[in-house]
Amino acid sequence: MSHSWGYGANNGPDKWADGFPVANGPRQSPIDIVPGAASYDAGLKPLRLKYDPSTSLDILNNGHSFQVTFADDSDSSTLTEGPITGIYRLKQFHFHWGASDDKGSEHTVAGKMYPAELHLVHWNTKYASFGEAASKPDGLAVVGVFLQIGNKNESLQKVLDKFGTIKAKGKQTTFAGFDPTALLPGSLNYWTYEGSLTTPPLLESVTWIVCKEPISVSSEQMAKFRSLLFSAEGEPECCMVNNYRPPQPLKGRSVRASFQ
Ligand SMILES: Cc1cc(=S)c(O)co1
Ligand SMILES: [Zn+2]
Repeated sequence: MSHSWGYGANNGPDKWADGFPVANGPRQSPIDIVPGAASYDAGLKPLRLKYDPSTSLDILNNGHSFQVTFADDSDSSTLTEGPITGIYRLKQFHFHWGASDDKGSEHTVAGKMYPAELHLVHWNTKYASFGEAASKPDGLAVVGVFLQIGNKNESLQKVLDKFGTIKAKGKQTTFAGFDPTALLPGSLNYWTYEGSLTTPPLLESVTWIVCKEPISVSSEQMAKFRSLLFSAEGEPECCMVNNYRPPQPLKGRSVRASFQ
């Protein structure tokens, strides 16, 4: 029986190609972003993110990360403009982080790793659902935001305050009235490239939009991320840390910048 994927020595990123051959595909994520090699594209529009707090539903420990899920049965919370055409609906956001403050992000910037990275996942409404969109080359758009150690992030704290109820894999609780706009940096300058999900099934359906400006997180708050568990209740406890995939080969792709 094939054991499920994870981030351990036996089921981590170096093993994912066994079950998911696309892991060695032409447009895999994350990547190392080299600012000097990115090409400024004056045709790139500013990101237009319109989020309705009433669409936030719940917060879940899915055994790989924790995610906040949104109602996506209407165009209440959407991403438009930027590098994409059409309307993409917010489905969920989640994070990737390290066991210590010196690592944890998935994308890197000229080799620099941040302690964590936020992913806001949106799907193209030209398709009927997230599931259908996820298998299309223009199906998803993920906004990535780096976290860097600094002042306590009060908006993030609202999410962290729920961790006591979702410590183990499979735990879920309501999480209403949260506005993800509060987790965005002041500047929405971004890099963009064509890539993939960074977890299995690693589908090559993501237009990546990585913000240049990080948001702050305190070291104490990062410690709180690491209090979550990969393991379910009743299983030997395994701390949820280092749930990040390292950068993948660019394979000829270009990275565009929305700023000079
Ligand atoms: C849909 C989805 C996207 C990303 S980036 C992830 O890590 C998990 O699931
Ligand atoms: Zn992710």
